[in-house]
Amino acid sequence: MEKSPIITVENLVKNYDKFEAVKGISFEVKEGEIFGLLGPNGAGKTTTLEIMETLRDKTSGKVMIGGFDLEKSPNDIKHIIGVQLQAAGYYPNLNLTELIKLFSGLYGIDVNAIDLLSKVSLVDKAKAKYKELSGGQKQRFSIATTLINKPKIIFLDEPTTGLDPQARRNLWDLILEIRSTGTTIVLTTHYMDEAEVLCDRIAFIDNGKIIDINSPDQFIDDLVASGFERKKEVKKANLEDVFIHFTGKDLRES
Ligand SMILES: Nc1ncnc2c1ncn2[C@@H]1O[C@H](COP(=O)(O)OP(=O)(O)OP(=O)(O)O)[C@@H](O)[C@H]1O
Repeated sequence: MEKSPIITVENLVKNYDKFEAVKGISFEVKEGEIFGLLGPNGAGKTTTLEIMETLRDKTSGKVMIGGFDLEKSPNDIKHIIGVQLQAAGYYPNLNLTELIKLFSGLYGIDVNAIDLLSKVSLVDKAKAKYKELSGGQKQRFSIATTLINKPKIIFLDEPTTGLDPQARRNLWDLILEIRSTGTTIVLTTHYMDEAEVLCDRIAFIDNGKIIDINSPDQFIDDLVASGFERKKEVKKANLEDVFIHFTGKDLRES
């Protein structure tokens, strides 16, 4: 059965003064899928994501999230979405447990911090401060904060940028695990291998416009069917495989 859309974006436009960053894009995100926004730097991905997250005003267009109209009911939308908080919001003197208590207080709910930290394998860092975490741990904590209000949809902006291969794979597992509980995920990434592993469907954006939307498999099959061939025979392994072969799959950050 075709899944129903949980997000509908119609003719979304965002202008920064005279500059048109998003030029009338339309797409749907289906319930329970991982939907990727891919495109070059400056394409308009973060702008689009932040409009859906209610963090940025749109210029025009219609956005419906979980049945709520962004224009009329932004507060209802805030209740059903999970947003990665900016690192600047992580008060330096509080440890991870205290930060979770603080954030859950903002939502007016009571959350078991240890349960939440265990979901992202950070129980042993419960008393550590954010600045004391490695890059991968910071990303995992940031994803944990999106889950505080048990959201239907979470938004992840470049969740694995700057991480080593083990930490990236570990985050992929975490993202797939979150999806397996029924949560819809919208993410941006510059890593095509990541998009191929994680995304059910992808929208390619360039210059503020959507070029095409499809599943990774279908995009690749269509390109091959059009006669495209890689110039060089691809080896059966790449340098990342060598890295993992030498250093194993275990996380190295604790
Ligand atoms: N607050 C702002 N004021 C003016 N222009 C902005 C603002 N935020 C973004 N832009 C511009 O809008 C365009 C789209 O930016 P956006 O951050 O959405 O792109 P992106 O696809 O997320 O890029 P990246 O991959 O580099 O993160 C860029 O040209 C950017 O310079």
